[in-house]
Amino acid sequence: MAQNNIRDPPRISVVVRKRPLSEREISKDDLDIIEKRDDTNIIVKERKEKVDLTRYIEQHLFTFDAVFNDTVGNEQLYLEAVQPLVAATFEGSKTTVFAYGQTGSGKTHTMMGNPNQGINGMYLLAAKDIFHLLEQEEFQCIELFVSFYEIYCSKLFDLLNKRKFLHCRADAKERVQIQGLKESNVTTIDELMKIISYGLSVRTTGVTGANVDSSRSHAVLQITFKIFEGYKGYTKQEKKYKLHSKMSFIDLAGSERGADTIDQDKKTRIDGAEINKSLLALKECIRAIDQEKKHTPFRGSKLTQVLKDSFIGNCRTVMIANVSPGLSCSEHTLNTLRYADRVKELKKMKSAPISKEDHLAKMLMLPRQKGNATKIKMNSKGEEIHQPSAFKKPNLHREVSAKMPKTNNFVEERKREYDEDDYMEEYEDAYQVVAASKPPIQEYDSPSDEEIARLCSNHENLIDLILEEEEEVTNSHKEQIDSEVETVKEEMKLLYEVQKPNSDIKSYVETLHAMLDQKIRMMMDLKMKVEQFGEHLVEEEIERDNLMNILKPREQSDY
Ligand SMILES: Nc1ncnc2c1ncn2[C@@H]1O[C@H](COP(=O)(O)OP(=O)(O)OP(=O)(O)O)[C@@H](O)[C@H]1O
Repeated sequence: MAQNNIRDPPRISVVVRKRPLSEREISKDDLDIIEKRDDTNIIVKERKEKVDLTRYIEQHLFTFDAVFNDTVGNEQLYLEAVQPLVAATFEGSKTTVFAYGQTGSGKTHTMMGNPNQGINGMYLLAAKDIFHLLEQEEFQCIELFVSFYEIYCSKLFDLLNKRKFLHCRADAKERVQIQGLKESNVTTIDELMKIISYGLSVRTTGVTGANVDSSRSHAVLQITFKIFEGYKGYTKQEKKYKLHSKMSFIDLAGSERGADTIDQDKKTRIDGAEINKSLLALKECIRAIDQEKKHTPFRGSKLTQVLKDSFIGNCRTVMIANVSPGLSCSEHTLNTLRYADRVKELKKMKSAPISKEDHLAKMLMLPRQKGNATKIKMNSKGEEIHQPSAFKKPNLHREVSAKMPKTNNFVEERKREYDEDDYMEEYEDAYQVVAASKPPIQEYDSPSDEEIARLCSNHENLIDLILEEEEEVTNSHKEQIDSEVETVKEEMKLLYEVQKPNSDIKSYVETLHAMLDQKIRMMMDLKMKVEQFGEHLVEEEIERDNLMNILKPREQSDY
């Protein structure tokens, strides 16, 4: 990856970094469940239990642009993933490095390093290269300006100016301006690193005392490259600059925070919903950019609004997904990888060539990682029992679901899919049926190239629709929850009023009736959307299976 990227870094790349088990985790006998398969593949071995208490392992395979094991240091990660972006910034690109992952997964270690242990992070490693390049003749006209701010609950706070609350507005050209953001001119590595350390200390300890847990906010460090063009006036000696490029480092809120939505505490719930919204918006924007769509939904969140100028035109982005290796973190690890995979697989879908084999590869990288999971039985000691490959879940499972009658009841269908109790038996029986009924490959009547192109295009359209529906369903769901909260308040008020002496009971009945009607309407609307979405998910699996059945024999006969 390193050599290719240095010459021509991809527009968007997603890499995964696994941290080692900590001493605390080792002392608690936490298990390392993450295995790097090769340079681009990583496996998560999730432990599960059936209702009859039989334990088994579900293996999830993910593919990324690069996978860095726990033995890889910051220097190597920097060389392969970030240094190409430094070079691109000097060439005029706007570049962005995201660190993503759950709390404790290594985002700070990656970005800031561990100065006490002499470990340099991406900030310092990039700064060294930047200042080294600035010494070169051709770049001497460039000056650097640094700003550092935090986005918490859709609000911006300046980390270099006592967490001052900042307003951001779009100018006439729809460019987002952050008013009053402090920008410091830096001329040495020392100056830059001192500013970063200061900003980080403000972020974690807070100056006002009203600070938040740092993992609930996104921290945006921007280094702006400006070309010095002279002085505006002789008397004031005010300098004139032209923007050359910008490099942004973004430490995203802990990925687990978006899942805090059912927390008891209202503030935590709102934070969680806000983080979810911004991470979803970020994913959608990256997807739109990667697919070169005409419209990029920057307005989806404050994070994407302020990053807009780093995402348009000549830009390069790398997302470093950090994962903790322990069994105790498996759920969050899977969520991090699924999110990163969505960013990545969407990119692949666009950039993949359109050969038949690539359509097959594309289909294997669909949004739902369910298709990439395999089950391994465990014995009573918790050791893996390896099954013959013919009985591994994914392909067969899809064979089974393709054979299942399609009902309108999505919940029932999902329940059936996930009913682990009778899964293996049903699955093995079904395998016999499927295996017996499947025509031998050589007798396969292969459809024409046009027909395959048509099926692939239908399948791609269906995926686009699913992605749109996913956003619509989650948005409607959120709206419905918000509205429910409001209705509950109104209902309580209504109840309180009716319990007063001489209250108007008729008006109570009418109001309650109207409220219930509205609730039912909203729920029905959401239910219909969810059902339709669910049907499309099932439809997509069937279409994908059909395509795989068509493409697989072709692929085999081609080689
Ligand atoms: N690649 C690594 N090699 C060695 N130690 C690591 C690595 N990554 C993280 N650690 C250690 O793991 C611990 C947690 O890492 P870190 O503080 O960077 O997590 P984080 O994702 O920034 O958490 P938070 O979101 O809570 O700030 C730290 O003690 C850190 O030194």
